[in-house]
Amino acid sequence: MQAQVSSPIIVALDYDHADRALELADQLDPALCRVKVGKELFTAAGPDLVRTLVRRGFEVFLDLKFHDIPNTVAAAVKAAARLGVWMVNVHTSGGERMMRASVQALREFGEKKPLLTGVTVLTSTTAEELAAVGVSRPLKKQVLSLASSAKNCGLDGVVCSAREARVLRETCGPEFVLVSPGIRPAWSDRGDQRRTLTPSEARVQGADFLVVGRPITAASDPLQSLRDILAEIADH
Ligand SMILES: O=C(O)c1cc(=O)[nH]c(=O)n1[C@@H]1O[C@H](COP(=O)(O)O)[C@@H](O)[C@H]1O
Repeated sequence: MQAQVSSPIIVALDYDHADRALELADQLDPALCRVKVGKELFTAAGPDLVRTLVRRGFEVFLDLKFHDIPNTVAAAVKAAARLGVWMVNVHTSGGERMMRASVQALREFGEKKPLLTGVTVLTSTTAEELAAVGVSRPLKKQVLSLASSAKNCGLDGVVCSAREARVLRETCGPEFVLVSPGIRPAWSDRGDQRRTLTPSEARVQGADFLVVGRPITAASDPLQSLRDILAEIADH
């Protein structure tokens, strides 16, 4: 499915209640950003909230990072497609059989299929933390290997730190969609994120879409923060 919105920003609606998410969505303009529904909001508010956002004109990234046996993930991805979302993701570390099953499951949706992306190494994960869970190769090599695997399986792209965007763009080609969270404008707090870049740096590195949560949702004027980020990108 081709993106209808020219803005690269995806606002992460990380809230514990539908009302709070819709309150923010009311301040946003579907022409200026897409929105992301992740684990917290989906667990609290369910698919009805996703349908409501779609009805209000937002392109929705359903970020549930599926990671399970191939049959279960393929069925979950299909259920996401039925909600009319723009993008859905799985963990690439779920393996190639799981990713291929997900790609296959979306075939029946034809042109209306959501983009399918794979999470590589989370932006909160440091090289030391990766080693601690038994991954001995360097973090960048791990990301490259997982992204290549995602591409071979037919995924549309990956979720990655913008720090790896340049090398992924060179390796995976111009059509491969790169979605980068861990975006921190100079004026914002890092929080639990570790491998961050500013919005303009992320775009320069080649990220197609930037996922931004707290720098917008925790701001006193979220719409102004979104506009500031869009202006920063436009200046580069
Ligand atoms: O898949 C994601 O969206 C994701 C992947 C990743 O590696 N890192 C990451 O932060 N995310 C999500 O992106 C959002 C980032 O939010 P902030 O840190 O508040 O900007 C959160 O909703 C995370 O769940």
